[in-house]
Amino acid sequence: APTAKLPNIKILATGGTIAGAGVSSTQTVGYKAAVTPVDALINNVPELKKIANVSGEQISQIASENMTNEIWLKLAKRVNELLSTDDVDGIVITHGTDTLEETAYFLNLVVKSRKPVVLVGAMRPATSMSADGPMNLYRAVVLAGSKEAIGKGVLVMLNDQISSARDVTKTNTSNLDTFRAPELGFLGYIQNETVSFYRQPTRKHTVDTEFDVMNLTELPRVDIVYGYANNTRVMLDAAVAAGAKGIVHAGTGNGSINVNVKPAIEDALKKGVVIVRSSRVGNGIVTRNGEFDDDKYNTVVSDTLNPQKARVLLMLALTKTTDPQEIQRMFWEY
Ligand SMILES: NC(=O)C[C@H](N)C(=O)O
Repeated sequence: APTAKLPNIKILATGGTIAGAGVSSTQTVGYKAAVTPVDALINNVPELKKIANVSGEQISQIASENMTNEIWLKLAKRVNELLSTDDVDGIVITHGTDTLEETAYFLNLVVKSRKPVVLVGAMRPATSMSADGPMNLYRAVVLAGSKEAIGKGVLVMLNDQISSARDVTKTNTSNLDTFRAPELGFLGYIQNETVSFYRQPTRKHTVDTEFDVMNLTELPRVDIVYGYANNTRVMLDAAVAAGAKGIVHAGTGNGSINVNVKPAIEDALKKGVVIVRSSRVGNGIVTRNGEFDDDKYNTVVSDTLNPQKARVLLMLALTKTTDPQEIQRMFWEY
């Protein structure tokens, strides 16, 4: 029977390497992701029973490079449903690491609760020597059951490091120490069962956002177009032709745009496509009216959001408005 004092934590599983399996104990890359079901993940860490009343639910079973808007909506709705009851104190979401930061930021904008929501993954499959999944899962449950995590927005926990969904990104293809918010930093650490926070998000999240996905069945199409030397307008035109309602331009440097791409941006804007200027650099603010006259063109800058997170916010923004000024306001707020 559940112990009254322990927090009730729901584990929602989506797949990823944390549920992956290799062919040998030394295989740490090239294994198969998303094979172990959620109950087996939980049973594999019997220590969980000492810190929480845990139960699992399988939302999807995919490698996270295959994440979709549909799964995001299903996941967000389920998180909101569960957190609205008194039976659930916090949620842990097991997820592949490739798009974990995108799912985390999406939930950060649409979860309507102050209760902890923690995304966790692994870089090594459970079959590997020194697998990181079991300890990451344990620490994620510690965090989701902690008072310290309440009201901090959606959190990411791998490698004993706590990060904010907004700022964290995957920085190494295969190392355990991959989730970082370069320059802005971690929110805190976990040692044993002790959660220590040193900072908190300053941007609006969860209960303070204007986004509501509960009645949505789909999200507007937003594509990302990359900036590089010798660029042409071909990729941006292709996104418009495919029906994108918004395009994030992953610009060079401070969001600069190649001279050959600018006419394609103007044509897209005339068709009502919303253009957000982000940067491929990975750190720093994209300056409004800096490398590009945003006031003249009615383009939007991504602030410090990387292209894949700017895409998440732009999709949600487009569920409310197509007004570039309103959308710019959202990019300053979230
Ligand atoms: N480490 C991982 O989880 C990588 C895997 N490709 C995924 O994102 O599902």
